[in-house]
Parts: sequence; structure tokens; C-alpha cells
Amino acid sequence: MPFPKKVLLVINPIAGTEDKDELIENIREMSASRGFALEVYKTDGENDRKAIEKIMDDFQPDRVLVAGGDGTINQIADILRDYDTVMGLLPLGSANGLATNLGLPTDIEEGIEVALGEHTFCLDGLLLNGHLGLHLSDLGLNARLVKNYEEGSVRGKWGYAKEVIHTLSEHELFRVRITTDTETYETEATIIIIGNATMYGTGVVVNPGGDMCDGHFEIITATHFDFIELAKLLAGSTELDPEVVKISRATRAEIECLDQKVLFQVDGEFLGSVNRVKAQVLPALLTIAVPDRES
Ligand SMILES: Nc1ncnc2c1ncn2[C@@H]1O[C@H](COP(=O)(O)OP(=O)(O)OP(=O)(O)O)[C@@H](O)[C@H]1O
Repeated sequence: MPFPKKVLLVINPIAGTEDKDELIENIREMSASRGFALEVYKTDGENDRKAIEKIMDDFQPDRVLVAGGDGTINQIADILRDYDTVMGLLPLGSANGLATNLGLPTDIEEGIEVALGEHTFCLDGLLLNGHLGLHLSDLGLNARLVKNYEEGSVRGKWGYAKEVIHTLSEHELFRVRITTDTETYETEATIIIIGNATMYGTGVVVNPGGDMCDGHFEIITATHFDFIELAKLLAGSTELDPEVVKISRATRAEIECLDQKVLFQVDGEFLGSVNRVKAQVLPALLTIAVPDRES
């Protein structure tokens, strides 16, 4: 992939705690020294789709840098799926699941180099009840944690630890029927993960066979409930025990909740309670700038 000639920087001004003006200034300086044309768009959370589509059509950038959290990255990815361009990610804020899975640098200067670099990776998307998912979505336990953390008053590490305990105290098992392109089965579950990627933003691996560019996703069903193991899993200090999970591979699937509605989240965004999830892979949906795997 050649180095970019026209770059659009989309930046969420409220994401993370980093100095956004400094980030924009750094990229402006690089644009002057490396000779690429630059446009900057700051999201407003309301009219972004229309505004970005207009810039894409008029300016036709060959690279779009997205600076924000997972929420921003998913929203912009949903627009860029209709364009032939490369996405460079500049993760801001706390746990960035997609960036962790792609092995992107946490240092912002190194991150800019990678986002503007020549190495790229094709990324499958997942369509989940009409929402675009890029890395890990789930029903049950972790979705409850996402909900509790969003509703909780304490931010950061301590707020997260508090909500892990709260979540486990509320936790319950649920029954589902899972139909994929190759099998149908019914089971009781504590959490069902729909995985394109391998790990959560905390770094905990829940889908060891996940490959974000293989045209498939995995459904990981954990049936066993062990308080300590689940606390460690949610806190990101252990991996999912292969003894207590079933993993099936699919290109499309339907998960029906048989006795109650179940909480659902996509890439860290809580989407409420659902009776069913319809999932479908969207193969090679996006091209993302990544570090050189050889170095
Ligand atoms: N200028 C703005 N003012 C207020 N809200 C905005 C603005 N720009 C974008 N947003 C909103 O910010 C949200 C996305 O924020 P962000 O990128 O931090 O995602 P996130 O879900 O918080 O990510 P993470 O979970 O990784 O922290 C979206 O809901 C979007 O509508």
C-alpha cells in the first residue's frame, strides 16, 4: 500500500483525556513535511454521517485517520465501509478493543506513524441485529458489566472493579437455542460471545482461534458458573477456561433467548435486552493501517 496523498483526520473532541489540539498540530506538521493534503473534521455527535460522507465525496481521501474511542471508531467504520479508502486508528481514552486486537501502539507518536504507514490489514465486519460490530460482542454477563459501568458513578479502574462485584451479584443463567450455518443446539449459558477478534480491550483472550480477516466469526458459549473464575475473567486477569466453553464457527447465526430477554452489547456499547440476535459476517469490509508484523 503506497503512502497516502490525501488524508482526512476525523477526531472526537470529547473522547479520552489526551490534548486534541496538540494531536491535530502534530498531524498538520507531518502533512506539511511529507507533502500530503490534510482535512480535519471534528465530530459533533449529531450530524457526523452526512458531513463525513460529503467530505469523502468531495475530497476523496485515500486515508482516513480516526481519533476517538471504540464508539467513534465503529461509527466512522460504518460510514467508510461504502468507500475505497484505508482507515488509520488513533485510539483515545480507556480500553480500545479493536486497537488492542490489531496490536496498535499505545504511544500516540508511534500510533500516528502506523496510521499513516504502508502496512495494512483486511478486517471483516459483523452485522448484529443491524449494528456493525468489529471485535467482540456478547449476551449476558459482560453486557451486564458494560451496562453497570455506564450507569455507575465511579470512572476508571476502581469504578470498573466495583462494577465487576456488582455484576457478579446480579448474574443469572439463561437458556438459548443457537442456529448456525452448520448446526443447531440448545444450551444454558452465563455468557455468549460473538467473536470476530480474540480479546477484550483488557487484553483477556476469550476467542483464541479468532481471525479478524477469515470470513468467519466464532460463537463462544460459557456454561459454567464459578464466581472466582468469572471475577478474574471480567477483571482481565485470566483467560476463558477451554473446559467450560463451546466454540462454534459460522458465517451467519441466530441466537434465540428461550425463557427471558438477555442483555446485549456490541464492541462495548450496551444495546439493551433482546429476545434474539441475528449475526452475519461481512467479509473484508475495511482496510486498516497496522504495524509492520515483521519488525
Ligand atoms: N462533539 C461531541 N460532543 C458530544 N458527544 C460527541 C461528540 N462527538 C462525538 N460524540 C459522541 O461520542 C460517542 C463516542 O465516544 P467515544 O469515541 O469515546 O466512544 P466510547 O464508546 O466512549 O469509547 P470507549 O468505550 O472506548 O471509551 C458517540 O456517542 C458520539 O455520538
